[in-house]
Amino acid sequence: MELQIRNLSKTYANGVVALDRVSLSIPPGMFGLLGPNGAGKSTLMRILATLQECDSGSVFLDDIDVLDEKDEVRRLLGYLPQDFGVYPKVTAYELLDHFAQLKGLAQRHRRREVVDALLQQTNLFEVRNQKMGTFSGGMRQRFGIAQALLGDPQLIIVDEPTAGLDPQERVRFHNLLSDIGEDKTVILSTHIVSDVADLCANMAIINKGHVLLCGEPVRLIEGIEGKIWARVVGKADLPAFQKRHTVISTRLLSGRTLIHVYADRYPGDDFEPIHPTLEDVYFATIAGRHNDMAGNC
Ligand SMILES: Nc1ncnc2c1ncn2[C@@H]1O[C@H](COP(=O)(O)OP(=O)(O)OP(=O)(O)O)[C@@H](O)[C@H]1O
Repeated sequence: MELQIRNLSKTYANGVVALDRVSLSIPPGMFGLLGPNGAGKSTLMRILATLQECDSGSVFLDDIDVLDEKDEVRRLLGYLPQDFGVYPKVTAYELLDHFAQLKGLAQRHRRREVVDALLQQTNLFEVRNQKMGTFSGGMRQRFGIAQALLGDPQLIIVDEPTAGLDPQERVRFHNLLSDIGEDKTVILSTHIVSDVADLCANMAIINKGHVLLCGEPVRLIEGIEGKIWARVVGKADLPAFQKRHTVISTRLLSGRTLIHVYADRYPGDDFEPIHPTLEDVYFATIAGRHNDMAGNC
């Protein structure tokens, strides 16, 4: 199913503008919504998940009016919130079985089939009789996906799912999401660029309530080819470089500082041209250097 978001705005009672006329087209497959903390991602995810009201704008899931036909959307939706809490004293099986009942799976036998299948799919079947309180962060997140998949949803929203996972669990989680993303619309909200680079066929970058850029990651990377330059600098020299150049990122490398700058042509100062990555796209965009494509979203 395809999601069409048009001119969505939300201002909180304290005056914070969380979303300012956000427009996005989200096709089937994995869609990455990338932005720093406070960008407005969770606000957008909660509105799409029918848990929060917006001030103005429209959202359609195919021809369903998401802002109006909430029950219809909830039947098609799976949601893993940012702060997914679990009951520590119950087992994974009991809790998923409980969620399945809430989803309306009344028939015991059928429910058992569904719950077992989801525990298998998320690689939790072996530990299904363990109490949730003993689960690692990665296991909890996989359980979060299992509950989000109850009822065979067509639209799946996952908010910051890999924060705090170790590298092995992240890979597992990525594999799980990419299997699901093959035939569903999956929105992955994150501030981790590599999550999007690894998984998403389409993406958008938002900051301060605005969509700054959207498109296919490979095309967006092509769009800044020839404009990213790198060199190592001494720590003490960094402020001078920041003054003379548009430094989009700094990273420690064996105790020295590697900087990337954005420049349409050779910026001097012995910089080397590099092939950009999605991180360069992200940092250049957040730095306000690269946001001329938001009109196509
Ligand atoms: N209930 C609220 N009342 C007032 N301001 C809020 C509320 N919820 C969020 N905000 C503010 O709205 C802005 C967007 O927050 P939101 O949580 O949507 O961003 P985010 O991109 O999901 O960031 P994070 O990754 O930190 O959750 C922030 O400035 C935040 O402080």
